[in-house]
Order: sequence, then C-alpha cells, then structure tokens
Amino acid sequence: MIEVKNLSKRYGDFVAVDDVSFTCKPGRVTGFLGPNGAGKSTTMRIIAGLTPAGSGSATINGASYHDIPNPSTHIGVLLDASAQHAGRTGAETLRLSAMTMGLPTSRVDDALAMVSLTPEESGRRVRNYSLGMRQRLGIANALLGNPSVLMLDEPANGLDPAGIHWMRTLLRGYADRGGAVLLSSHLLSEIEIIADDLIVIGNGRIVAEGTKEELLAGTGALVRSADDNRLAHAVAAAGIAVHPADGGGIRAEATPEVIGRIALDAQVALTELRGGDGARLEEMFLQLTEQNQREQPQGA
Ligand SMILES: Nc1ncnc2c1ncn2[C@@H]1O[C@H](COP(=O)(O)OP(=O)(O)OP(=O)(O)O)[C@@H](O)[C@H]1O
Repeated sequence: MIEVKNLSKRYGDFVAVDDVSFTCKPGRVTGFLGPNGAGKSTTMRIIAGLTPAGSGSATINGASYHDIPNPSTHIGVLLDASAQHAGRTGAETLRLSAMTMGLPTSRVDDALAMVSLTPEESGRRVRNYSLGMRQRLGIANALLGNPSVLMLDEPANGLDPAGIHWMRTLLRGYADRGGAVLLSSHLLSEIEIIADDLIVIGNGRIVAEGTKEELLAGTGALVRSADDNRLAHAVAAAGIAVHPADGGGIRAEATPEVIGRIALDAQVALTELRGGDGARLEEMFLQLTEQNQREQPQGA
C-alpha cells in the first residue's frame, strides 16, 4: 500500500503540496481528484522517487521508493502515457522495459494480455497508436513487474466511455486480487466510475476524503420550486442551513422529507425535490476549480 504522511513541497515561495496525508489501501481503487495544478502530479512524482519531498514522507509497502531494491516489482507507475518512444513497437517498448527492470521478457506477453493488446497491435509502432492504446501500453508497462501497487496519473485522460469502463474492469480485477491502486484525475465523472475511495485535493491541500459512497451520498436535498426565495426563508427559519444550488434552486442540509414538509407548510409548490446526489462534492469541486484558476502562480 501507499502511505503519505505530512507531505509538503515548495517551489520557491509557492506551496505545491501542503501537509498532505493519505493511505491507499490494498483491495481498493483510490481516486486522487483535483483540478489542474492542485498538486496531484507533484505528490505522485514524490511517491515515485522522481521529485524529492520538501518535508514529510511517502512510502510503498513501508519503504520509500529509493530504498526498495527492485521498485518495479512493488509499484507500477504510469505518469505520462505520451512519453513512450514513437518509433518503437509496443512489444519492443515492453521488452526494453523488462530488460531495464531486470525482469524476464516472458512477462511482456502476460502484461500485453492483461491490457488486451493483441499481437498485431503490439507489433505496430507506437506513433500509430490511438490515445487509448497508448494508455493500455503504459499500464502494461506498469504491470510488468507484477507489483502489488499501481499508481497512474490521469490514465483515463482522453479515453471514450468504453475505454473508461474497460479501465474500471481492469483496475477492479487488479484490486480484487489484493492490489492497491492510486489513480489521479481532474474529472469527477471519471473518478466516480472507476474509484472506490476518493481523496480530493485543491491548492495543494486535501479537502475531502472517504469512500465514494460517503462522499457522493451527500446529506442534503436539492429543491426547486415556484418561489425559491420564500422556500429558502422557510427552510432557514426551521434552523436548516440553505445555499443557492448550482443551476438554480436551493440546496438544504436536511432530508428531502423534511424539506417537503416545510414546503407544504409554507405553501410553496415544488417543481423538483431530490437527495443531494453528491451535489456537495460536485459544488466543492467546482469551487476548487474556480479558485484554482484564480490562484495559478505567475509563469506556472
Ligand atoms: N518544477 C516546478 N517548478 C515550479 N512549479 C511547479 C513545478 N512543478 C509543479 N509546479 C506547480 O505546482 C502546482 C501543482 O502542480 P501539479 O502538476 O502537481 O498539479 P496537478 O494537480 O497534477 O495538475 P495537472 O492536472 O495540471 O497536472 C502547479 O501550480 C504547478 O505549476
């Protein structure tokens, strides 16, 4: 598993990762969600030993990357699927990787089979690969050493819905066999499909974490009515927190039953009433994204 404790990283005065702690557990697919520039790649690069931590620690199965004798047999990493050599075939790419990692080249066929790349496809040059095939090849590369931990930076980037479902099946199977997966995304919709657990990061800090069910359940109610102002006053008068909802209507921190009862008493006709459906996570994420766009450092 991956354990990150009080990890921080500065670039000059800019704090890219700020006291980040989380655990990525065996048997679980953990989604690392945050807008562009939130600090996901920096955290992953530190875990993979490519960027030194400012302070704090990141360990894989209890040891930091540089202290593991043959790291690729513990952690498979995909940080940039477009970084593969375009002139080599997929199979050549993997054979070279296997040799570099000191692994038998027999692992190449296993890894290709795991990501469903056919012999015809793996015999093609990478320059002729679709984005989806590049992602598959990158994941095959990460799986070569039969590691117990997989760490993938934006693996679903650019994949179509079928590709995303394929990835979910692959990662689900891997986690069901006891593996721990950490994958990042800047899209809530991707993470919702693929991950079991979520870590949400914004401006270098963890802002929410928990199981997908916990975070997406939301406790509130979304309500639209003939008179949202009057309803909001009635809800507030009942001592319930109320906020404007994205796209109109209001979001109240109570169950739909309670809100329905208040609307009835206040004689406000409802046009829509439903459970929060993760609206809070979505709103929080939208706010983070907006905030982040304002707070990008100069020249970054
Ligand atoms: N080598 C560097 N020097 C200066 N600033 C950096 C460096 N690497 C990253 N940063 C800054 O740190 C912040 C976090 O970047 P990071 O790449 O970790 O974010 P991210 O969440 O992975 O976003 P993205 O999805 O855009 O890759 C960004 O503002 C970025 O500009």
